[in-house]
Amino acid sequence: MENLSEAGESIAMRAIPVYVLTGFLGSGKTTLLTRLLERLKSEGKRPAVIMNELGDINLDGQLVERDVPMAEMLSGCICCSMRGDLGLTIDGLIGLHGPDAIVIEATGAANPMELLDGVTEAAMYRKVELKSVIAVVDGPQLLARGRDGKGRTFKLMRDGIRCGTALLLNKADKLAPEELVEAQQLMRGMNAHAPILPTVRCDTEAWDLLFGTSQDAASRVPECTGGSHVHEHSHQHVMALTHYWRGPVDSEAFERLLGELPDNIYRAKGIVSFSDTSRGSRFLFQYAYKESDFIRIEPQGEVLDVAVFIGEHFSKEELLGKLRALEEVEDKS
Ligand SMILES: Nc1nc2c(ncn2[C@@H]2O[C@H](COP(=O)(O)OP(=O)(O)OP(=O)(O)O)[C@@H](O)[C@H]2O)c(=O)[nH]1
Repeated sequence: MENLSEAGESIAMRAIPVYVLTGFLGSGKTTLLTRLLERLKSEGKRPAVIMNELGDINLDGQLVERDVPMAEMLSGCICCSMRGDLGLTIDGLIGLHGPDAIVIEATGAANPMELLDGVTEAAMYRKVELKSVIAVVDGPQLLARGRDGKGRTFKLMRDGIRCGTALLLNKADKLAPEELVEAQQLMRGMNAHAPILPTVRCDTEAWDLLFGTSQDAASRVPECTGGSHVHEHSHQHVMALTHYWRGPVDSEAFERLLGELPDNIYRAKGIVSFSDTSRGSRFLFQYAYKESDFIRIEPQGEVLDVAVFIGEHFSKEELLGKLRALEEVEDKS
């Protein structure tokens, strides 16, 4: 008989990976997108693309080959006005085309923390998992704008760099060796952890770093909210654990688990089915800074039971162990 925990694992592993590309105007996002798509296809995958443009025409989309399904989110930035739409767009794309990887090209102004929210929202409907946030940096622009350290464009570039799980220092062909070092130092000051890959036309073989080497590293997004205290915050990491429930769990035991979450897990949300019938069946739950809230739902269409936990530097294994323990009680009864 199939081992249940392995079955759970393989279900979790079938989550569709989501990769987010950020970078300021003209940095090389579309150049990278075409390379990523080629790579995914050469691995036998069927990727789909979501392109977000502030304007209402998607010119970059023309560069994506016709056989790649594409959804366009035009006239707004995903992370602000279109945040709710991102979950729906992901859902729609999966429903229509059944891709096994999704690449999102965001506008240069998008805040990946907000994108993460959109992706976790989609995780309630579909098995998706944010794997990496790749920031493409225009090397010469960074140096030109970084020397005075001010200006809106520089701030946007800095925020993008701060939020990446992998950083491409692109247009390296236009930098002298000492400038390349200067640019790397500047980026390291903004993001202490993400690998920095100097590239020309986004050409790199470091696929593991781009796609995320493991579930753990990949779903980790460095602290990218907050203003100027990058050095004080650079050790902090925002991370997310996405868990698809194997079945219903006991409501009191689940509430106890939420009540005992450590301080560094500050948000959780998802859909859970309860086994104790007195409480009804399915609930949308929200947890934020020690407060939890349950709303009974009767979803139309198919909605998966999933729990997403967001926090800083918490042990995924420990939390996963607790979630599995809840499921095991049910398996035995
Ligand atoms: N010299 C040089 N040019 C590059 C490099 N990478 C990209 N380019 C060029 O820079 C321009 C912008 O590249 P894109 O990939 O369209 O950049 P993008 O970030 O998608 O641009 P937007 O859609 O405007 O935000 C193109 O003309 C590329 O050919 C590089 O490493 N070196």
